[in-house]
Amino acid sequence: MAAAAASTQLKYQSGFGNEFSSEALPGALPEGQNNPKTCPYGLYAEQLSGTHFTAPRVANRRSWLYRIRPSVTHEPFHPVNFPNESLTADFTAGTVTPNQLRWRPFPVPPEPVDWVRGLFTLCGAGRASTKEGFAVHVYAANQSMDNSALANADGDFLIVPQQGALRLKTEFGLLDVAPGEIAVIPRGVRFAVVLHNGAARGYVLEVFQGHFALPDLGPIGANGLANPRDFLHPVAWYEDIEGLSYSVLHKLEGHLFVAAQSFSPFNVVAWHGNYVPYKYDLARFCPMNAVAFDHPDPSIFTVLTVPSYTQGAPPTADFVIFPPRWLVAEHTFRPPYYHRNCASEFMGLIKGQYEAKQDGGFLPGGASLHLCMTPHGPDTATFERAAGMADLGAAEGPAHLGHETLAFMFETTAIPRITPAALSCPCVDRDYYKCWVGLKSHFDPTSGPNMTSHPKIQEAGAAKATGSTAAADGTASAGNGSLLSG
Ligand SMILES: O=C(O)Cc1cc(O)ccc1O
Ligand SMILES: [Fe+2]
Repeated sequence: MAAAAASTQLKYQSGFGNEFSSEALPGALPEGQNNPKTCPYGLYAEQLSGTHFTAPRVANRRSWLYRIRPSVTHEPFHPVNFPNESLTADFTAGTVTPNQLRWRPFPVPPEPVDWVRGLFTLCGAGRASTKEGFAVHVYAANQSMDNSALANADGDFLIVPQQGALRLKTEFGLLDVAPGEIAVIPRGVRFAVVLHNGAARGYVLEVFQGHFALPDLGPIGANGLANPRDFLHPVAWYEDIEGLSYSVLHKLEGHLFVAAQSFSPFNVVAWHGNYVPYKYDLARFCPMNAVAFDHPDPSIFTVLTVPSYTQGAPPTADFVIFPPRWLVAEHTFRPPYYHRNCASEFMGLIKGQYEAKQDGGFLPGGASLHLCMTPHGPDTATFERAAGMADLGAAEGPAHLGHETLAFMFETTAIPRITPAALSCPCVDRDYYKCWVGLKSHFDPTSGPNMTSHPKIQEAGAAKATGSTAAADGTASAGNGSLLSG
């Protein structure tokens, strides 16, 4: 009998990287050993490993699944005739450009398409064959994956829904993931995407190496940003369905294969381990930010990171969000600064308006991409407003970046190459560069230094002009420009 898939609130187990365990039938987990001669309830034992066997203990990932029939029972795999220009896991060829790129929202096609067939690769680096690099996809689907499941042998998926709630049926159990939440499906885990309320659209970061981890917090201390207990893992859930034709899809080096089998692959009655899919509600993220002045680097908002193999080397990828929060920095240009970064930045918008773009061109379901050293930053309207250049009500007091905004970034060390399909896609916004063309010179050599900067510096400048060096606290100090020179 199938254990009922509750349509109401699902149960979860909380934590990050722990050893979890769950059984849908009492006593289904073997006691004290992984593979007894016979398992409780006549189940088959199967290991799923997510790291090489000898990976250091801190990084080692594997789970044990106790299932009605093992995964190996299926007809041979055959290549799926997939529109192969839309899905790739090899970026050794691919286009780079120093131009800023932006895509308007990717439409959900009118014809029936499920989550797998709705995947569309925009860019990536490295290749799955050598387990190096990553891919960035978007998905747009209007059909549930009925009687089919996917295992991705190429890497871990981080799924960022933008529109439409998803139920992820996995071998480990069920996850309900709505826009504003994310899910991670580790390499090899079989899953099916069921649409909860109509068409679905979102973003996917696929990493060919390593696994998502929580960033170290350094001087922040033991708490803050994404807290481990807010990551939710499924409880065991199974369906004992035989006699149907089930399609098991397998993605290997970006190619899709399919095998038929006569039973549901969601037949795991119990499991234990630390290699498990999970979800996280981005509203649980506890942001840290400037409480005096200046704009911190966006790494302050890292939710998850994929550390590199080499200690001290930059991460393969970071998942960063720009959550609702109070902006309180004084005498500060509050939006993102203008910049050219060593890293490359793919951005998406889940809802609302992004703080650096007011031109209406960066919309929920769309995307932008700025490769290594490509200049970018706030558009003209954002600059004029935040710098007080236009009479648009620049706020100097606390201002709330409303609850109706949620943008994110996949920040990567390796330089992403863009797929031909993404570059020729009708969603490409060929006018993106125009959002900065209006930035005019405000240079006035007669206006004097430090027009709007740190008040202590202004005071020091004024004191210098009048021949005194009184500091802000009223004490006199020797020398000149001491606050400037530090
Ligand atoms: O480009 C962007 O909008 C992302 C970003 C945000 C920020 O607050 C600082 C730097 C940065 O790259
Ligand atoms: Fe940026």
